[in-house]
Amino acid sequence: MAICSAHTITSLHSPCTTFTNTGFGQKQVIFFTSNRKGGRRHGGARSCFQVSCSVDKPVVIGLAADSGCGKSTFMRRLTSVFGGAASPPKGGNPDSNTLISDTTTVICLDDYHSLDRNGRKEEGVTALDPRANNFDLMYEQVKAIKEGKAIEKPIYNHVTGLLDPPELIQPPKIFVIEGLHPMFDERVRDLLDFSIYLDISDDVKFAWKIQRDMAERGHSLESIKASIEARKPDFDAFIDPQKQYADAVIEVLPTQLIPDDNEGKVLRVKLIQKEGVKNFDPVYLFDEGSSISWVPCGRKLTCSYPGIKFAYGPDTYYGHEVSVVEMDGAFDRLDELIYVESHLSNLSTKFYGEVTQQMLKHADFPGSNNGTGLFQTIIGLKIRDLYEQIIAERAGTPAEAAKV
Ligand SMILES: Nc1ncnc2c1ncn2[C@@H]1O[C@H](COP(=O)(O)OP(=O)(O)OP(=O)(O)O)[C@@H](O)[C@H]1O
Ligand SMILES: O=C(CO)[C@H](O)[C@H](O)COP(=O)(O)O
Repeated sequence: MAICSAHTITSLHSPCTTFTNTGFGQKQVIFFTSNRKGGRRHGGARSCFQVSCSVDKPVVIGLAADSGCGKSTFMRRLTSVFGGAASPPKGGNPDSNTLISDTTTVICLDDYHSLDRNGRKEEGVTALDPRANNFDLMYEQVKAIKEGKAIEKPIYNHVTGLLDPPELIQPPKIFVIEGLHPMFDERVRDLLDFSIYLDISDDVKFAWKIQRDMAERGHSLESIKASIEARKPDFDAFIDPQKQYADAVIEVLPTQLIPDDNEGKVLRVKLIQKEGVKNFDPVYLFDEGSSISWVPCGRKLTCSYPGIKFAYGPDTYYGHEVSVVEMDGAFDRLDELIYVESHLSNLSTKFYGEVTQQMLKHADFPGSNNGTGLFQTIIGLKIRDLYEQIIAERAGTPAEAAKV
């Protein structure tokens, strides 16, 4: 959103010139004519309008997770909350990892790999190892974007395994950095207005990876197992510890509703929300601060075996106070989610039923029938709310005025 003011000036240009300084966060100055012919005459000069707009600097969001843990799916849900679809930069590298929509630009931090696929092989390091990534450049570029400046960001090409020539990224309203290390480097971490970690337990990660890499990429079961094992030490050392810094964690675990379940089809998902984060009011179930266990199955919610169980309550997470909403099980009928939604508060929806509407809109996305989709959608709404609050605060106006 831009805050603009207009006043009449006289110009010796004939007709009044029109130009836009597109630098985000700077004064944007537009001259335009006061009538079709180019302004009224004032003794040889023309009367034109000058419009000055101070354009907001981007809000920066970090999303961390291992490969194949649902980052892209989450990003599609987030972009959808703002309306409009996201697509790669127009006319650019077809293998770009960037997704741009009207409001958001999502970049993938794989683009800051300093070693390409061969380089990593030669050095004997994985992509998760900080030595394979350029954190100085990542910091400089995220900082530049946050200051409203465009950047020439490198591209890591996942098809060729090479580093391609850079692409131009303009500062958007919301800039999302997603990937392995958004919270690893303290300098980058400090630039984030909000951070999320997708914490997928090993069993579930394995099931998802098998499903995708065997079905879509033709990998064998053995090679998938070997790749997960090879990444595990670096994952534990460099990726997993970032969850302690996240403002929200979506933790995905095997169900507790089926004793000794090893199919991994039914999931228990926790939304861990840090207390005291600026512009973020955690979602709660029934009664804020209480500890609650709720089985919503019955007349208003259809549940087949093994049913659905919700829980809510305060907890501590890496020494921080958090509140946790948990869902175990899967929805049979997504339209009935409205019943659950009506018992959740602080959802930051703009109208009754918005969570259910978003979930129905993307019923074909992975996780739409369980807590992964539900909590990703809720975090998407919370990010919209956070953005509106930050923009309103900067403009010194009530949050209502900054609604997107
Ligand atoms: N909530 C979910 N429920 C079930 N399966 C899921 C869920 N999220 C993701 N998956 C599975 O994991 C795969 C990877 O998801 P996605 O592409 O969103 O992850 P990613 O983190 O962006 O992966 P990468 O970093 O490798 O590109 C999907 O194809 C799907 O099979
Ligand atoms: O962990 C990853 C993040 O997506 C990738 O494995 C890493 O970026 C290397 O990519 P590739 O396997 O295509 O060389």
